[in-house]
Amino acid sequence: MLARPALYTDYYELTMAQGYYLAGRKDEQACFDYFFRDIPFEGGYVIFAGLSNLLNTLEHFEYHEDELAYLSKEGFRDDFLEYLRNFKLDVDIHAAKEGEVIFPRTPILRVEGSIIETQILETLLLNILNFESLIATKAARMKYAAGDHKVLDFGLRRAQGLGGIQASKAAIIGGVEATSNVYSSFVHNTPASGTMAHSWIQSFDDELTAFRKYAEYYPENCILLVDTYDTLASGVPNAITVAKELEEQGYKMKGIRLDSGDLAYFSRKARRQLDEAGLEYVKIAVSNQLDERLIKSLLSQKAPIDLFGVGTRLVTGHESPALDGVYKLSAIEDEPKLKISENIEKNTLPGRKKVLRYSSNDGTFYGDGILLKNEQDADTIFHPFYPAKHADVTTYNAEPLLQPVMENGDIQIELPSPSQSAAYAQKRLAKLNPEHKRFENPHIYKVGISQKLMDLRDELTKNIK
Ligand SMILES: Nc1ncnc2c1ncn2[C@@H]1O[C@H](COP(=O)(O)OP(=O)(O)OP(=O)(O)O)[C@@H](O)[C@H]1O
Ligand SMILES: O=P(O)(O)OC[C@H]1O[C@H](OP(=O)(O)OP(=O)(O)O)[C@H](O)[C@@H]1O
Ligand SMILES: O=C(O)c1cccnc1
Repeated sequence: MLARPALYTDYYELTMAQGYYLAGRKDEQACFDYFFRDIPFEGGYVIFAGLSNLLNTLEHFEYHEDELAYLSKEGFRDDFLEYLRNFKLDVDIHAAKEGEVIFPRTPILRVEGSIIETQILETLLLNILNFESLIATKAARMKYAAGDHKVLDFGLRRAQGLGGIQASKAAIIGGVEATSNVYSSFVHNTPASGTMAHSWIQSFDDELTAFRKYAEYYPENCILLVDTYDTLASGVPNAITVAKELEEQGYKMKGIRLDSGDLAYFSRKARRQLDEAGLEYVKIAVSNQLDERLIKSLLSQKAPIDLFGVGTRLVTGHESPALDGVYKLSAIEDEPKLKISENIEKNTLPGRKKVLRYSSNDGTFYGDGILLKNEQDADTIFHPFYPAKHADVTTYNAEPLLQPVMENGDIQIELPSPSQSAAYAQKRLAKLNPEHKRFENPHIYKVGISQKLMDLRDELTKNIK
């Protein structure tokens, strides 16, 4: 969590905030929605992450004297700065649970409060939710490809600066079992894990001595990196020697790691050598620029791999560097607000809204409905832009997706730990049909709007035009 988040924002949030103040509008009530439009990685879903971080950060949101002095230097007015000096966020937030499986256009978080406070937290909110959700989604894809095999995060060294701290936590929410990132493990209380680097082996005169020393200090947690010199002629045979020595001392070596070459070929050969030595229990870990597609490919090649270490492509959200989540004004006081775009798909949905998730009796997700907040339920949901496409939802069970998480600036829920959010994400993903989870051309999940919301939007659009 950022200790002093108030200036972690874009300049225009502050100029607008001062503008509302000067216009005498500071107590006007506003409502903003958070949602995204495009699913990253050409995927079929996103995992919602960052909520705990956001709520914690907002609860400690205040302006310090040195920050006010900086704003004064930047030309902000004394009366506005005096207002900020006593500023405390007093907002109400409704949101989906951290770990929820979410889809484009669904407003999965709603902020209500004064126009100044709802505006001023835009950038901070987007920064946290967009990044953590992106990485949680990437991790979920990797875990989906790996199935029952474990995935470890090795990404910190190639992460985008300090973003690595959040990335490793979000990766846990998405389904990665542990991280090599000690700082993230410390601050987020997530499992830490790891093997050894080539430098350990290079630093000794020979590989066997390097393995023996490591095993001596870490007999219960020994994964030996076998590809420094010659994987099959030296690395694996030396690892077998050390595993046998550990057996004599009553220990079971955990595994070996392969970090180069054809990982299917080497894992098969290594497995055979280990098995022939009676070391069926020794696991095989692999790493080297892996992602969900390579994990899937290796498993479909029947590579006998137990554990995947993934770094760069996980923590950088490889191939989709950002989630395009946005924060859009939907009401001022009781007046619904709309934004019209040249691109019809960018028109926003007006008014205070709620989200219902429709599921079959067996629990499988069918689609999401976006309704006006005061509507009870809807019989039909309409495609937001092509209303000829609609679906009858009367036979499905409707579950409200948003819950109150902050009231008058105070957190209303017990914040889930990353592992609790991870368990929730897996539970929810299990209810999502496989066709939405496949990597190639995933089936598009239904997200529709109610008749009343559509009428309101169309009416407002007509009036504006
Ligand atoms: N059987 C396989 N099927 C598909 N991809 C694989 C397979 N084995 C390895 N890969 C992937 O192919 C890439 C290998 O790249 P490259 O040949 O440059 O690495 P390398 O053999 O490890 O070389 P270096 O010694 O420079 O690390 C990695 O991303 C690796 O994960
Ligand atoms: O490939 P990634 O998915 O990013 O996974 C992390 C990589 O980082 C390490 O290599 P590095 O060369 O930094 O250090 P090493 O000497 O320990 O191999 C490790 O061996 C992996 O190959
Ligand atoms: O523990 C490991 O094996 C590890 C950690 C960071 C990067 N690569 C590998």
